[in-house]
Amino acid sequence: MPLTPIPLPGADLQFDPAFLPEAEAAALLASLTAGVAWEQRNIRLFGQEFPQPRLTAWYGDAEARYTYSNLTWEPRPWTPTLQALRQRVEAAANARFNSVLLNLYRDGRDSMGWHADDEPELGPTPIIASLSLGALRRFRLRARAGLAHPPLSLDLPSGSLLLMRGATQQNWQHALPKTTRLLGPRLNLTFRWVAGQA
Ligand SMILES: O=C(O)CCC(=O)C(=O)O
Ligand SMILES: [Fe+2]
Repeated sequence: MPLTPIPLPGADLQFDPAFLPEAEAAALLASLTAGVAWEQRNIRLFGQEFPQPRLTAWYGDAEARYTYSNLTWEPRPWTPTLQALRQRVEAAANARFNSVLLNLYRDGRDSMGWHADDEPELGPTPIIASLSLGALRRFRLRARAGLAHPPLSLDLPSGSLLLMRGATQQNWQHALPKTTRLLGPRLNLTFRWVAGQA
């Protein structure tokens, strides 16, 4: 299916609910769950260390070093599977990506809190391509200060691709809340362009 705009003021969202066929998404979920170097990193919040409520991994070109939630990420080199996915996502998004952040939500208790992907190394108007595999989870967007608009919920099925572009990160935050529904794992890949650092 093609990418289709989701209208939202101050944002630029494009969504394809069926970017990958179901069977391919399921096979990728299995191979990436087994083959990726997952870590549970700590996050520092208000001077205290907490384990992140999900597993993560960072792959990319060598210069795509990234600081995120006070953690510095050295990318691991692309695997053939991730490299092939990058090329397909680049073609669909009509954009280039030098890195991918992978998040594994092991069940409904794993989550991602409210944030915007607005780190300086992403630039003021980043293009972020988010590919979802596995259990359907609800993605939430809420307006940042200065924009009065109700939040948006978007269910992200396995094989779906969501692009966030333009001023989206400046005007909106997003999150992946916990759920009490009994769900299997969900794996999310966000392809990004990170400006190189010395
Ligand atoms: O898992 C998701 O859909 C969101 C991931 C996300 O926001 C991020 O990696 O910055
Ligand atoms: Fe994000």
